Amino acid sequence: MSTYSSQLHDEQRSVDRAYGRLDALRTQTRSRLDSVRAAGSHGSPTQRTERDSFASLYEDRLAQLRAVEDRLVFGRLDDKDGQRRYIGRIGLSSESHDPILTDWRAEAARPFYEATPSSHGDIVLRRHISLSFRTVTSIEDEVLDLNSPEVGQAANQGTLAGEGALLATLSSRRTGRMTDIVATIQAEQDRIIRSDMAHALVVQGGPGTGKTAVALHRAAYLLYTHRSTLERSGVLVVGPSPDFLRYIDQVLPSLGETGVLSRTIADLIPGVVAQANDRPEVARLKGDGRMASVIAGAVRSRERVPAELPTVRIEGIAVPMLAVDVQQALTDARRTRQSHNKARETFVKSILQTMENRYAQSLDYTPESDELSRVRSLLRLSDPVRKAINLAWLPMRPEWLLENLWSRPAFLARLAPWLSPSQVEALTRPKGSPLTVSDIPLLDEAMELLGPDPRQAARQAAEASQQAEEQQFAKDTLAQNGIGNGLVTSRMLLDNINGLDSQAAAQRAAEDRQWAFGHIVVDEAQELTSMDWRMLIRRCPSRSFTIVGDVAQTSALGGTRSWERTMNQLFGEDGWDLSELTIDYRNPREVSELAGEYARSEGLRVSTLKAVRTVPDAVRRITVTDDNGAVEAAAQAAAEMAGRFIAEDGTGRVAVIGSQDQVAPLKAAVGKAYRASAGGEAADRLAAEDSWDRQILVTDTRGTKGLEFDGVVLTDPERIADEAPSRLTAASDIYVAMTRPTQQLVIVERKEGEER
Ligand SMILES: Nc1ncnc2c1ncn2[C@@H]1O[C@H](COP(=O)(O)OP(=O)(O)OP(=O)(O)O)[C@@H](O)[C@H]1O
Repeated sequence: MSTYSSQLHDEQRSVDRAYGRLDALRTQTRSRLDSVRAAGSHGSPTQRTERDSFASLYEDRLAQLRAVEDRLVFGRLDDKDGQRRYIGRIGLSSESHDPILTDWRAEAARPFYEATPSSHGDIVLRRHISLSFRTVTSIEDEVLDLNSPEVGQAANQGTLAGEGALLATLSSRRTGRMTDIVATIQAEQDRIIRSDMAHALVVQGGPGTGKTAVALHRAAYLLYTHRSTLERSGVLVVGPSPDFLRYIDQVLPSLGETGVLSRTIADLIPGVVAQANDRPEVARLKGDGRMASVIAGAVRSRERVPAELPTVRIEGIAVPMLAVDVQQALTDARRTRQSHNKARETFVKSILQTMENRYAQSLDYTPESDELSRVRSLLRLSDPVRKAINLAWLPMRPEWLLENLWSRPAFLARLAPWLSPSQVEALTRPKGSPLTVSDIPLLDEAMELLGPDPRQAARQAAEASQQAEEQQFAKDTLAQNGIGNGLVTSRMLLDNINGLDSQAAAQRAAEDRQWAFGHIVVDEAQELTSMDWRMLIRRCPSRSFTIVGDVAQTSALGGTRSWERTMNQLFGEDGWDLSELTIDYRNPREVSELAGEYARSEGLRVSTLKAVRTVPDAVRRITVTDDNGAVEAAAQAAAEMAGRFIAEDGTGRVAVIGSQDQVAPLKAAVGKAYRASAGGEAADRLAAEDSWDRQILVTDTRGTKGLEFDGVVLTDPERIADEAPSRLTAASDIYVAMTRPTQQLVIVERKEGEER
């Protein structure tokens, strides 16, 4: 056996040991789950609740143990004393507590990602282990201590290599789902992943630098290191679109973390669905931070002294509602600093009390309490009084408030004097129009100021008291039973009973608009408007954020083109840190450089990037003379690329990106060209794929944000630019489109009078 094969053989034994332990833990958990389930519904309610909690804990644990199957072990660290430490997806130890595998997030695993020949502590060698299913297929060593005897050994064994594991991953065909990068996290990425949670952290990086990957691994790392806090409060991941969230949704589970909630801005309010998008200019206006005062003004406009006030006759006595009394009641209510709907209770109480006093003052005797309470009831039931109270302090639903704002231009203009008449007109829409994505943060603002409607508040109070009872019950159960068996701690059981484990927390957070998350990860953060940020900050009072984005890729007119300006406003100058990623892992060097040059020439602020790979013929240009020619050429190029990159096993992705108005003709032409080149069967198979999982995706630039493909056909960039609302946005959109491919970019350009 060659030395390399004997090394493979040795590593196989270690890998088998780790999988053996994983299997044993699965069997153990499975049998505990079975025995809990076998007990069925017998026993006292206490025993049943306890059993249910154990069952769901074992189910969660089993799901976690299953999720880490793929590439369970991927690394090894050797120190100068000859000690070896295997690095993997989770931590494992033997029954006698000997370490088998170190969790990649543990401090002891840090050198696997960060050690360099100039700074390696007592680690002398780092080994990358590649697996196919459970079989070791290759090993690669990086010797960190050049003076160590292992240099020679590694060279002799043929395992001395540099970036093989990384390059192999980067060149692999895309599947439409992002995978974790746990085996190949690079040092600059690792430092960000492991950085402190206290501050808001902004990660700026050009396309393909791994911002999304880093943000997700950081979420997993924070959950590991701050489990007790974050599991209860939850982690929220905010992404730009449902397609994007689907693209990343396997990453955290593959790292053993299933309890993270992911949402777009549009679906952050439980039970509210935005059905439309505003035009870019309207979205910008709605995202303007000054809209917060507009909403506050709209609420405030319903707290006023009505022009006409009633005088009612109670038991023959005229009782007036005076302006001065209403004014006093308004002051009393506002002084409570409660939300509008809640503070209304104080307003009503105050004005009725004053009217009752006015009644009593007009008598020539001191009334009994019976008489006064009758008067109060009569006042409360009086139609004119009720009407005046509503005019003075109207209870409101937030949807109504927004509808009212957009359907009454004069009202809007009064509340937002900074809007020009044409802007007011652009914002105006008839009552009954569908809610838009840009309405959501404004609706959230209104919800915050208005508070829940009183009936909903009463329901919540009832639920809270029930939860308190259950908590006590759980504590009693634990005290009586002295639980703890290695797999499940008493803390976990208590949390589970109270719905505080990570999955339950995520579920409850999803249903509760006022949930305070322990940490929020924001991807494509450059797209968020001031109003979006206000909504997110309300959801994380501790301001613990990981914010990743690229100010050169901003499409939204109201988005960010300078982190400094936006972040200083949100967190204060000392409240946030900036880190930068500089290596492009996605694009071939030729594509990365071309895109960078283009972006710079258009005046975008691009990060300096270094791409790690070169791919021959990574850029191809096709010139055509008219629109039809562009569509046809793009379709041919896409069909040709599909032949090279698309496999029947579902791997391989090609995107055809064009202007919005060309998407439909492009779809038809691509379908036809692919049928002609690959045959009816292949074309039918592709046509049957779910819309979000298409192997050949035809879309506009926005539809590819954050995603990547093996090949990209960029169709008629000039036409894409013509559609954009501003020159800078056009440049960003084209820059985004150019930087999607991992293998090849084809640009179809239209030039009058030129043929291809
Ligand atoms: N250390 C790494 N090891 C392996 N693959 C990596 C690594 N870092 C990044 N990648 C891969 O590079 C690609 C780009 O990463 P990612 O999508 O996170 O970049 P991004 O900075 O968010 O890009 P964009 O700005 O275009 O959204 C992904 O396929 C990712 O898995």
